[in-house]
Amino acid sequence: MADIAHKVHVALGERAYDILIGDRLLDDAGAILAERFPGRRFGIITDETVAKAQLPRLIASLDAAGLGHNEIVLPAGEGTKGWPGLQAAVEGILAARLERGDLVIALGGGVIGDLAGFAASIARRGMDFVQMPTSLLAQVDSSVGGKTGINSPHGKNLIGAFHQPKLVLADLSTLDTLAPRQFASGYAEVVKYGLIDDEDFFFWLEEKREEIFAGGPARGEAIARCCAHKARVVIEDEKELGVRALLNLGHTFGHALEKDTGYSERLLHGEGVSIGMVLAHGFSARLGLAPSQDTGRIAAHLKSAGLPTLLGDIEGGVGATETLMAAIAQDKKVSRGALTFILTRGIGKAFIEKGVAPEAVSAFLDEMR
Ligand SMILES: NC(=O)c1ccc[n+]([C@@H]2O[C@H](COP(=O)([O-])OP(=O)(O)OC[C@H]3O[C@@H](n4cnc5c(N)ncnc54)[C@H](O)[C@@H]3O)[C@@H](O)[C@H]2O)c1
Ligand SMILES: O=C(O)C(=O)C[C@@H](O)[C@H](O)[C@H](O)COP(=O)(O)O
Ligand SMILES: [Zn+2]
Repeated sequence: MADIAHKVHVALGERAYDILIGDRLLDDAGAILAERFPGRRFGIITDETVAKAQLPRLIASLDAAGLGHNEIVLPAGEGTKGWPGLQAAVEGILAARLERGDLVIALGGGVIGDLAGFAASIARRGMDFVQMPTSLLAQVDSSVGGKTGINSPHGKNLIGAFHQPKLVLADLSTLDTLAPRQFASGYAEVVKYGLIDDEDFFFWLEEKREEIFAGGPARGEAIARCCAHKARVVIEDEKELGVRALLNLGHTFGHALEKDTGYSERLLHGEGVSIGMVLAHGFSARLGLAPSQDTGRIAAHLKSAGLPTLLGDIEGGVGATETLMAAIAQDKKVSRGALTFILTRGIGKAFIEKGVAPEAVSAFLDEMR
């Protein structure tokens, strides 16, 4: 059996589950699943890139454990996280004759995790699913917490459901085949945890970034710390009625930028979050809430990781401020027409601000061009 280096428990009562993190866990997935879900069949949803890089390992492991499985392979990339991708996933589950008691496996990055989780939540009125995250972003963020869904032309993640996985199995060795740009994109969400309420973690990341990118021991430690952080928040506020909104730091701007760039390779999710976090800190400084040198320090760190930090860093530029404001108006945190932003008093001091004036946001975006 491979070594389970870290185990985080998400204590959600009858929806509780474990996050197992370790090297080469995919090769033991069959044995782990056979023990936890005896007699079940599995529908693996993945994308074409991950199918080439990692799927054979999972299949070999399921075969060795004598577990029945079917594969549903979708195109890679954010464009798949929409209605046609959802339809393909659900119809694939039904075509494979998976029963309500069987399980869906999401093998891939956040796109596959969000899409397969949502498909599992609606196929046969709800099936169980297991997250097997293979990107850094998915291992530190999207595989945990049960937010599943797809994008709409109206905005990011506007269609979906809260549906917790039964297990998260994060194999660190899968990151060996991840493209450097995708690794950096996931790193933005790692930095986010420090910026929310853990300045020590941010300072530790400043020291350990190179080791994390090089695949040293700090990588597994960083992933486990992020999962533990997210688990704490999700246990406290599963449905985002309060503190969970802090995990949205940088996302109100970031999601508007992703919509503006057509959910395309021009701007990856983590890249949008990177620019969004710098904007959220800059906007807080502009309002006199946070020291402006923190914005510079955060931007320098994200830049050192190869991430974009300015609107001007987006290839092909961005749309008009009014277009971005229209996207922001569709944010799920909007309540009775009022904007909610995650603002900050500095590194590790984020807070939820309701009723932010749209004119202030729009004037700030104009300045940032
Ligand atoms: N549900 C949540 O809580 C949550 C949290 C954060 C982000 N998200 C969502 O996650 C998505 C972004 O996730 P992502 O960055 O993982 O993108 P992704 O799923 O598109 O994966 C990135 C790219 O890397 C490839 N890839 C993944 N693992 C690989 C591996 N091991 N080897 C080789 N290639 C690999 C994929 O094929 C894809 O091309 C966005 O849609 C975002 O909205 C959801
Ligand atoms: O889990 C959460 O809660 C998050 O906000 C995590 C984010 O990193 C993630 O991008 C999430 O999908 C955003 O959720 P949304 O509700 O703003 O669509
Ligand atoms: Zn995110």
